[in-house]
Amino acid sequence: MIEQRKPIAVAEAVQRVMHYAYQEKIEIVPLHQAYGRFLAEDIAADQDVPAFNRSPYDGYAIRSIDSEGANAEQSVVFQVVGEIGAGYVYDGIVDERQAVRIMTGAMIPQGCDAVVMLEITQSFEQDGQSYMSLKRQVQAGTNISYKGEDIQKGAILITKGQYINPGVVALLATFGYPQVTVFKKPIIGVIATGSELLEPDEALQVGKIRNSNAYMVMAQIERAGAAAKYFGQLSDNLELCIEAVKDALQEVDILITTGGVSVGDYDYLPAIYKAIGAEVLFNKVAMRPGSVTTVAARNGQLLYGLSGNPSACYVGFELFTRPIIRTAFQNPQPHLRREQARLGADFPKPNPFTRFVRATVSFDNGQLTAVPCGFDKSSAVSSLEGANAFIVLPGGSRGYEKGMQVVVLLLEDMQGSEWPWDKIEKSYKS
Ligand SMILES: Nc1nc2c(c(=O)[nH]1)N[C@H]1C(S)=C(S)[C@@H](COP(=O)(O)OP(=O)(O)OC[C@H]3O[C@@H](n4cnc5c(N)ncnc54)[C@H](O)[C@@H]3O)O[C@H]1N2
Ligand code: MOO
Ligand SMILES: [Mg+2]
Repeated sequence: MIEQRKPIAVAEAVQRVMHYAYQEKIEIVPLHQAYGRFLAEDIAADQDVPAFNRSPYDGYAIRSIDSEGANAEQSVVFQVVGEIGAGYVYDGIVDERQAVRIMTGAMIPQGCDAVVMLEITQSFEQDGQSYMSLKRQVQAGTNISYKGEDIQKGAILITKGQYINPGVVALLATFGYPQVTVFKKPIIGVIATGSELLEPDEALQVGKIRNSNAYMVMAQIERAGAAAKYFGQLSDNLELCIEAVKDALQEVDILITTGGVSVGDYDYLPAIYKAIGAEVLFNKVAMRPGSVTTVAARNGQLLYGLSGNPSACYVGFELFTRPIIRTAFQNPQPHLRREQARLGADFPKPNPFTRFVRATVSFDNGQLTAVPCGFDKSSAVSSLEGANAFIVLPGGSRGYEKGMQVVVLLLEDMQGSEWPWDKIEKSYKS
């Protein structure tokens, strides 16, 4: 008898998967390898930045009081008693009508409370002594970068679970972290199934196709921040597949297979799950593409049975695997970022299931516009290259028209969202 599968709502399916959140682990990496990872500790400022009052300009450090009375007609002359570049400290005391030639970044000498820019001064030599004259009165505090003006000691700067972007790297360097504690990348195994599959280096044969899913999914795994481990492609042979899946599970945190999850004679994933004692969390989701997406669990380990159809496989990964990866980094916003956009083209095909249309979003006069990027079948491979978002079209009996407001989920974004699945309602109005 043909198995009848009961589709569940996308949000329900995501929830079921999220109960199996992968147990995070940490590791220490050198700072120059920290970019793109997720921080595993809070970082607090153990010092002020800057740590001392410093000059923001090249010029002269003076006591502002000595500039009193200086104006266009009358200049005040200072004796230049020293010179300091960034990294050096003037260790004398600056006295009345004395100035120290100072460079950007150098510490303000004791006694000085202002810096005058080189451009508003005139320098001259007399009797072997350097002088500077000034035709402007300056206030105390002029051109001083104060200790702690950027960051104050004790401030929590970056928190556990935060994505390490170049700015975070700068902070880590500033506060002396040559090694950074980050969350370990979960290892995600990938197996492609199907007797029709050829590897990319093989010549096409009649009736066969090249395996694009495995490589696409490995790239998606890396984009999500995890590490991919490829176990190759398997022909549709049940015994062989059972052994391969069992073996792979020993070496990975999570296992993804592509293909073989529907009801075809050679769709062996349901039988494989049964044979290895994995509990199926769901095997039909009310979505297109990717309705056959199946997720199973065995001893706390998740097995993703993604569809063989490339677009369905891609969508299944982004909705159900990506958030688990981000949870392994204790990232508080593990799901795809949700935004509102204007539909940039008609989408006339109705469907009872929620659609995830591969789309290009761009800014159009300050407003996000989402345009479907091509051939929309689940089997499509061409509509993935231009996709930086999914347009989420709730199921219904009518299509959608250009100009309507739609929900989009962003694929290339690092911010993510906490839970994008609430209130995605049917709306035929713009
Ligand atoms: N009678 C039914 N037939 C199908 C149903 C259904 O409900 N009843 N569902 C359809 C839907 S929806 C999808 S999606 C596919 C899912 O198929 P499977 O996940 O079982 O995948 P396969 O049968 O192995 O392959 C489907 C398709 O994808 C190609 N493929 C497979 N692996 C790769 C790969 N690594 N790289 C590129 N392309 C791949 C494969 O050649 C097939 O063309 O089932 C529908 N059928
Ligand atoms: O699982 Mo299918 O993608 O709905 O065409
Ligand atoms: Mg099939």
